[in-house]
Amino acid sequence: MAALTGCHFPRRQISPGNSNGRSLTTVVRPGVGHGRSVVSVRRRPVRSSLQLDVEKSTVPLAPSDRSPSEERFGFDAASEAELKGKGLTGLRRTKLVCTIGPACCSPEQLERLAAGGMNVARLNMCHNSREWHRSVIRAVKKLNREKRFCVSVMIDTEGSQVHMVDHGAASSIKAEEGSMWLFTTQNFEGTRPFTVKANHEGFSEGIMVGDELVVEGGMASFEVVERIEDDLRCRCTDSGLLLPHAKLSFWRAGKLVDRSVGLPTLSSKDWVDIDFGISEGVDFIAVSYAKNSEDIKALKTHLSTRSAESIRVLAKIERLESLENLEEIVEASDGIMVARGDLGVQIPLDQIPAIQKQVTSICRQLNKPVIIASQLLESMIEYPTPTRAEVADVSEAVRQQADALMLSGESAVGLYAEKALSVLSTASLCIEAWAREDGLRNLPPLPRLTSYLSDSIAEEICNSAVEMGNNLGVAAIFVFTKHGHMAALLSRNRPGPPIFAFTDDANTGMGLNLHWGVTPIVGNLFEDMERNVKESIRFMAAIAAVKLGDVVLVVSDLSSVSPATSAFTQSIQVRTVGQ
Ligand SMILES: Nc1ncnc2c1ncn2[C@@H]1O[C@H](COP(=O)(O)OP(=O)(O)OP(=O)(O)O)[C@@H](O)[C@H]1O
Ligand SMILES: CC(=O)C(=O)O
Repeated sequence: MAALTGCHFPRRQISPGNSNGRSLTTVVRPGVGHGRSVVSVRRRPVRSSLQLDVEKSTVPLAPSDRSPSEERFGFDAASEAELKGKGLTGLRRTKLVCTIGPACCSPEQLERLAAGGMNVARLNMCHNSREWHRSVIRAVKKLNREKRFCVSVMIDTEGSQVHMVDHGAASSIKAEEGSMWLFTTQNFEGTRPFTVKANHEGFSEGIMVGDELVVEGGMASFEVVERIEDDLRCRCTDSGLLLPHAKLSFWRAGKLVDRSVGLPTLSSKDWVDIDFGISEGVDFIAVSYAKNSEDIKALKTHLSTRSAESIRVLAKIERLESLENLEEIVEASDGIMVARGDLGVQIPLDQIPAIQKQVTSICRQLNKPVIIASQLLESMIEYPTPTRAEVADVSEAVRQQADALMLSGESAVGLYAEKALSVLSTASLCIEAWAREDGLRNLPPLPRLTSYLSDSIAEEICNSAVEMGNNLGVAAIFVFTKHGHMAALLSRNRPGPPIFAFTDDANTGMGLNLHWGVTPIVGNLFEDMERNVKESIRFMAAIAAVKLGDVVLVVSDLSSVSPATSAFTQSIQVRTVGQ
């Protein structure tokens, strides 16, 4: 095998074996072209082949004779600023999701969040009107179009939950210990003191005197002292704040009384919201209270008939049943949200860290992005700095290499939305740098994802590419991808170098926004792979993302159909940025 030239890193023998120690059958044949060694892998006469090119020659930086590369690709303005500020190693790998609410919904506030690194804007359909959601979605899309941001949009379904719709005040109100409150579904004009209106007619069904009513997983607690038809008179036993839309749960003898039995995961309102999301071109739909894979499959079937674009379905893990059916839910969905807020309503809080770790690990094994959500920086709703414990919690999620972190109330209603985002960003960068130094080689082995030959070739290429990239210390990994599959497979290996995913499909780019370490770059791609490689390197050099002498690993799953063989080639190449 030819040695690499012009590379300033320890030279190692490049082997097509993957990180799990499995290796493909290899045939080394004489180099083709100028100074290349090619390791090709052939199995049966299938239409796929793997090509490993280690190229001595450099990619010249002279401008191409066509239109400038810079105009060919759309690079996210926020990532570009990050790159300019800190270089490739300073590019954040952990993705950031912000819940949009009244505190951050103006075009100016959205722009500041986008500039601060928001990768995905989340809209919780529990709150506010569809008109309001529409205006936010359109404002985000306008920012993407006009200011070169690449912020995806997620809607989050309300789901069948019992929550307050009115609690006798405009915003929050404190329930004092010993005070008596009426929980009702009666319709009345305006608000009444010490009266909480619940959203669901049957909210008190089966509830008995002596049961405990818990608000928002423990913000405040009440004891049911009397039933008056369907209403409940309750005494506050644990004082606390009642917030708009706070969730209500009932407990008997230390066990949750499940109020969602018999209710569908997606309510009729959710289906209307979903169709609204389709018509507004959202990128992700998060399904609240997913019970099993059927919930996810039903929505995917609906989307496949209603939307030409691919809208990714995320399952929220926030109820006991979702934990019981965890693997099938992860398999069926395009990603997962560990919704620690509602999870904490149903299971003891001390179990949440272990569940977060388990869900994160399963998602990585099954190659699905995972978002860690709720209360990451809760105190920043009111204060300009987080608590030490909050920073430790964020750092632990980054150390677990979750794909994304999410702000909830901190951005939606908090006083310091942009600061909270900046805390997430800084903490992520800090732990990622530490993990690269310290923990990179201690990742647990990944199981094989598939037994289908064509898919396992892609998987083997990506596993090998990451191992090569790490060992060679390349500056970056470039992947050319149509549907994002190979970019996701590379990300699953959590490589040291950043991944730049070049695609000509804007929808693929938006979907990749949730994948750890992947920066999507949308633009025109050519039939000719060599031309794509050269143009991409020139483009990245033009924006100073790579510099002279940098070595990049190039991976492709584009179907470059050779007229002679009709072969479908997937490849890994090592290229040097040249004069
Ligand atoms: N669009 C909005 N309009 C008004 N308030 C909002 C909006 N989105 C969020 N909020 C406020 O921000 C808080 C946090 O929002 P978030 O959606 O993360 O929490 P949540 O309502 O508990 O979520 P979920 O219902 O999915 O568990 C909410 O309690 C609500 O007060
Ligand atoms: C985000 C969310 O829905 C939760 O944590 O419950």
